[in-house]
Amino acid sequence: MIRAYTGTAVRRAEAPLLAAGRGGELMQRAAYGLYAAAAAGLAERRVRIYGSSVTVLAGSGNNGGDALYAAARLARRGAATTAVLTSAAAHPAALADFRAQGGKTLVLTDSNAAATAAAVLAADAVLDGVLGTGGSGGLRGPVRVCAEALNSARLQGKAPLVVACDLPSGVDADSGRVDGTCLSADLTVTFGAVKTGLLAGPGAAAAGTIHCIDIGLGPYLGTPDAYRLQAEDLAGLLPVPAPSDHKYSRGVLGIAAGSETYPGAALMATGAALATGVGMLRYLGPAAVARLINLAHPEAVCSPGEVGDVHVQAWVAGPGAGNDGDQLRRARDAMASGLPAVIDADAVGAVAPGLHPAVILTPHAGELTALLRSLGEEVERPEIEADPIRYARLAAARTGATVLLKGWATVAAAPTGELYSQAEATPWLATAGSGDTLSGILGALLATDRTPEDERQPGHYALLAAAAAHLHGRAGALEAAGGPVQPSLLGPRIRSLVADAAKRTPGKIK
Ligand SMILES: NC(=O)C1=CN([C@@H]2O[C@H](COP(=O)(O)OP(=O)(O)OC[C@H]3O[C@@H](n4cnc5c(N)ncnc54)[C@H](OP(=O)(O)O)[C@@H]3O)[C@@H](O)[C@H]2O)[C@@H](O)CC1
Ligand SMILES: [K+]
Repeated sequence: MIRAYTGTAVRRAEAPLLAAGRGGELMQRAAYGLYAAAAAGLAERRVRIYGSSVTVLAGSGNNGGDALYAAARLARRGAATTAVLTSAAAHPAALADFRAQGGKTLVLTDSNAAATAAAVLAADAVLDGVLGTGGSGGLRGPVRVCAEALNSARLQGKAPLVVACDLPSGVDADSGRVDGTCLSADLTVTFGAVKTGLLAGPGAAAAGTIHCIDIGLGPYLGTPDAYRLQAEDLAGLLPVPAPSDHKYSRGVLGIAAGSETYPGAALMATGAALATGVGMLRYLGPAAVARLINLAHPEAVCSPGEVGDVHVQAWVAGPGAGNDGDQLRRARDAMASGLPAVIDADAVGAVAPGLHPAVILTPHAGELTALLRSLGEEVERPEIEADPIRYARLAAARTGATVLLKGWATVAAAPTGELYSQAEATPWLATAGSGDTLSGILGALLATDRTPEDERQPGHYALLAAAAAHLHGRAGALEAAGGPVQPSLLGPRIRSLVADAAKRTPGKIK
């Protein structure tokens, strides 16, 4: 599990150590971590440090200090290093060390920005030490010219290795917002703790691979602001039957999805739920859709009944409902049933405040915009995409439900504020039907959840939603294998990931 903290919290944690005069020691640990990660990144590109060229973009603060010290270490191993100083001031001791190792410096100005950007593009590696947790807003002035040149070279696959020091400069460490321009990285080497801003929104997209360097802040950090599940966290969260289980004790999932207009959504939600594993699946919906489901998934029990007529442990409602009045009514009944329920797609429009955390809304940014506007919030879709954490938390707090906001990084927020962000998915999964399969996976996790009430951690349903997003993202990435993916074909991938997690679940059958 990755535990993330806001930049503000990390600065607070550093304060007692700085007061004790240990700032220099923290900076050396940070710089060493940055140096080692940059060296490994160069090795991965088959570039030897000796004879390589490394440029440091160094701002006026400690972030620039970290990067200059790291570059000095690379210079000691034979790299030709240049520091582009983005401000008239630079960390004095780090700059002196850098120069002592033979590093060259130039001060970036409006008049030399274009020529400097061209020179930066020719380096083997760039260490981004412009702004860290002390930055506010996007990159300004001539450094913005360099960042834009590097960003567009990256899109063409022609950029040097860019290693962000603590966070990509221009990213807000608390939220992942980018107001203006940031410098996208291949690798972000972050210090003390992963920053929340690296896990969601534009910050997550800019960060690349994240390495966290322990600089000894652990005892001072307190409660994390956000979490990200790792593969090993899935053991224990996924449904694994015990020898004494039968179909009812494992958990029955009810699915009220699909319509005569959109039957495929019902098929995909049902298939994904069965692949994740349930004791029984009951389908409610139009007879024509039920027939298709029974052909594709004969194990599903189909009926045209109502939510109150069937005994289940959880519901999935909404995928492919379109404007089918019967399905939308079933979605409202599922929300009011008191049972855990995944409420997706068109049914999200029927949401009103007063829900409970076991109701999990699964909007994308467009659906969340409509929901929040229906609750009186003046918000536009780009604002949600710029700051998904803020709006997922807001929607959860306003509705009382858990909110799984789908996107490049999918964010799960509990009404009490606990937050998870998962980024396993491949952009190839941004295709029709993806959300339907995610709903089915999550429905299966809700129906089979046997966590005793007193063992549930705060934000329990956000945790389950994050587990579903993780499983869905990994299954999709495996199936895509770097190319297009059909969500209806994810079943075998989901089944094998669940089996892997089951093998690692202590005390369960293998
Ligand atoms: N504290 C510690 O013990 C440790 C800290 N560590 C490291 O320190 C980093 C935090 O360092 P920091 O506090 O010096 O701030 P930092 O981010 O380098 O620069 C801020 C300066 O930039 C400026 N500026 C602001 N916004 C701007 C913009 N949009 N565009 C352009 N300029 C802008 C602003 O200057 P001003 O413009 O106000 O003169 C401000 O002073 C942290 O991320 C980590 O890397 C590690 O070494 C571990 C030990
Ligand atoms: K930086």
